Amino acid sequence: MSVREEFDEWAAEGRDRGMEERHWHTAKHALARMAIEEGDTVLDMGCGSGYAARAMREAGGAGQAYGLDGSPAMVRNASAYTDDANTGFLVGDFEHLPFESDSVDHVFSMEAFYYASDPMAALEEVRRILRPGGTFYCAVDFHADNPHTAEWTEYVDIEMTRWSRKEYRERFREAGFYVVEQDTIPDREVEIPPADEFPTEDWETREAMVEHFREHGTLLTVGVAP
Ligand SMILES: C[S@@+](CC[C@H](N)C(=O)[O-])C[C@H]1O[C@@H](n2cnc3c(N)ncnc32)[C@H](O)[C@@H]1O
Repeated sequence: MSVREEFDEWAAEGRDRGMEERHWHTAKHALARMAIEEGDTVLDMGCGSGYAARAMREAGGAGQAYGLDGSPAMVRNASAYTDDANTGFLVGDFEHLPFESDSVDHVFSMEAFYYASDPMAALEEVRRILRPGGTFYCAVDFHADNPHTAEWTEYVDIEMTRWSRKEYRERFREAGFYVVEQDTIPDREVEIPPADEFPTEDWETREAMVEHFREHGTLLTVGVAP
């Protein structure tokens, strides 16, 4: 299945808002760390409902925010959730970002990067469009150091890249970034039931659920363009 087919279905079922609710638990902490300055141009890569682009404009003070997604239905939904003239959503592909070189101050991406069919090409594209000193805040829950994500590939019919923390750092450097931060942001908001309610539909044991959300949470890798 293509990214477009898979995520058009998700958008039609309203799952864009569900992802926003869940991902906001950790995405808001990553977004709060970004040094966005008034008037900056920012991009949310794989924007889904577009919450991060809206937040970078409203709370971050960006002058122009874009959200890019390969699913036209996601882009339609995201556009409908704002009437801000300086927040725009467009259909596009991570490997061919429709932006001039050296034209964007900061790029953010949450739970999307690993769907790139060619992740190195996607990283090089981000590097190309960033101005010198621009940053790429790449947040993922799905990575090789979190064993609880190994089976996710069974639920999504798209090729997914499962790099380790170390591989994220190495690949960022190969694409020309300086890696200035790598951190784990725990999800402290998801409700974890008491031990006697396990197994649940999604979790065999309480320990596994705690480890996944409270310990692994979201892996954030931050690259700076030279
Ligand atoms: C799991 S969703 C996350 C959405 C949003 N960032 C969030 O945190 O809720 C991944 C999004 O990335 C988009 N996407 C995945 N691969 C893509 C690609 N190669 N090019 C453009 N968009 C892509 C999908 O269409 C989907 O909307």
